[in-house]
Amino acid sequence: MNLDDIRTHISRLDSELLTLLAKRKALSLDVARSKLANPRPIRDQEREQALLVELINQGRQLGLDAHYVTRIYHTIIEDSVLSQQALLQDLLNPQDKAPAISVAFLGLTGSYSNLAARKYLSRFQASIIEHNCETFQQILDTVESGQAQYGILPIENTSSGSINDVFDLMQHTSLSIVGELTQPIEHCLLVAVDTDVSQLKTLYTHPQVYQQCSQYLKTLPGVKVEFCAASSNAMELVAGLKRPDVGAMGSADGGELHGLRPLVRGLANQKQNMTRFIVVARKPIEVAEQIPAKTSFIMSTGQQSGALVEALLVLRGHDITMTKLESRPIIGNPWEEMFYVDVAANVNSPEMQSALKELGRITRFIKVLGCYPSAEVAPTRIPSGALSQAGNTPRAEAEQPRHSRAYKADGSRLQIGRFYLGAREPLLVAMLGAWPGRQQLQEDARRLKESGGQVLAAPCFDNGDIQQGLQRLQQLREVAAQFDLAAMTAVGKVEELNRAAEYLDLLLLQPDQPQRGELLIAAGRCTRPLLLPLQPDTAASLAEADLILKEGNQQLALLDGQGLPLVELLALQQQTHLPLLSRLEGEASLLPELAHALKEAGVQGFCIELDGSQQADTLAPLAQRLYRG
Ligand SMILES: O=C(O)C(=O)C[C@]1(C(=O)O)C=C[C@@H](O)C=C1
Repeated sequence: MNLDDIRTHISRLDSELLTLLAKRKALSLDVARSKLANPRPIRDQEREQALLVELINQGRQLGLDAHYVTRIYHTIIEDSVLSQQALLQDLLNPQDKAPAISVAFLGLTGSYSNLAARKYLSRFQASIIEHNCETFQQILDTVESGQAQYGILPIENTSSGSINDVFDLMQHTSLSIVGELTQPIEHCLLVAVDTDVSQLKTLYTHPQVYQQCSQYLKTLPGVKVEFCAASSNAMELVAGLKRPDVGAMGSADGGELHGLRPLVRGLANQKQNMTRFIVVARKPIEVAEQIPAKTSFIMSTGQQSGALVEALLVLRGHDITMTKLESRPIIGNPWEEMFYVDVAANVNSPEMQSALKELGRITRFIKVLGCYPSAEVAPTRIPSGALSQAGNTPRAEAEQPRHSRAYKADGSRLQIGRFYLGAREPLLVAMLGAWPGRQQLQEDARRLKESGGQVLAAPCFDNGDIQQGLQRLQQLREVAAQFDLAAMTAVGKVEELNRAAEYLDLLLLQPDQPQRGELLIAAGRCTRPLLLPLQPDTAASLAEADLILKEGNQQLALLDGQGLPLVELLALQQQTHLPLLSRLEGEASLLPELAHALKEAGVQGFCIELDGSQQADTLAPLAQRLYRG
């Protein structure tokens, strides 16, 4: 076959794949109708798990790797669940069906809000009438006056945080929240004509975007930044100017609508940048029982001590999970605050009704802002053994050392990315001895994932070059995310620690560094889990642990890198509630048995150093022994 023939073949297969996907989608809508007739929840994770296991096995026989199959399947399931939810909502709220739907949002064509509005309304299969607004207030006015059916408002961003103006406006509107959606944000430098970064003199952008890209902008000291009401205004301006010395910052998709092209991509400080939007309308909607729902409400409690805690205990008492809590000052009343709360519950459920009644009795003000289908479809995982649910019961005896069991009786459990340390299954960390190239890093990540390990560690700062370290952090984080792994690096200086804390899931504190005290204090103030290697003097290490815990960070684990004798390991575990990891070294063929014995002795995680060729033969049998007995 020549190239053209092969491509024809591929195109034919792709079109068959699409036909099959469309058929699958139609079937999943049939499932939704049947679940409406015989009420059952839309999501059935047991069914998903069974399907996934079957597909992974089938895929293996066809030469497809497990990770690839899982990723595709998650995308299909997410679409299936969201389509089923949309269908149920349509059936339950027939007034939403109309040939044309109008929506108000911030900015012009191409703004992130515009892209979010189009994405949200695409499910209605109606034509869209767009109302461009200049302020959030104008969006609310446009919906309140009936000119638009829906308004789209950004409420929080993963890198710049909550959008306070929107919270403040929600206190006073008569509108209801009827939906939410999360939009990935990728800021690019957009230009209208052929040019390069060195020619740029002025950049037009929105203040929020400016804040999210502050690190990149520091690399362009000679470039003047001008603020616009929205990124789409910046794009329109630059498209009109058609000059090589001006650029706009915004999304590539939005820029394309104005004829702009991206000169540099991925400008945001945090690479995983997402904005959550809420959708508001004049009337509240009803959310079908079978759909995971969220309810948003605002409340103000009195100033007496413990008033907020009392209110939150009401939620806990009804087994209602809170997904967001934000406090905002009450205008005109400087000493009181309004709390904005999101919970994972349907407002009509008996638990939520009863919680609201109880809250009504103990708060000064409470108003439900809306109940809407949750847009989060968390991927189903293949069970790797249920996680221990053992609760932690801190005892507030200040004189006890913080690391000790006298201070906290139960073993601590840390969350590392989406994995747990201190749960039933041990954590497996693969540490690369030297920084590999990107391709090798991906290869290592794939191997680790396929063997069942969870954390990929690589030295980002081994040559003292902080700029290069930053690039490595980004690369490590991207590769780890690609393979659904957590990422770790070793840090020896405060600056390294702060940088690594922005990107990675776990930080290893290097021993024997100058200015150790400063490093430990910074570690105690950061919010990432930490791994503290034990020194020959264990008591000195526990004193260091106490220093960290006292500063606030409770996510601390110890690493035995010197092969402590079993009795000492056991004694250590009686002494401290901090989880313990062991570094495995020595004859590769003995490591699985060694790890198994240590696991039996209560060690909760293992670090294994890999260099190139070694890993294929070490990782798989080790993981097999650890996870399959
Ligand atoms: O089988 C079902 O119950 C479905 O709703 C279909 C489906 C799927 O698309 O395969 C979707 C959602 C459920 O969580 C499980 C499976």
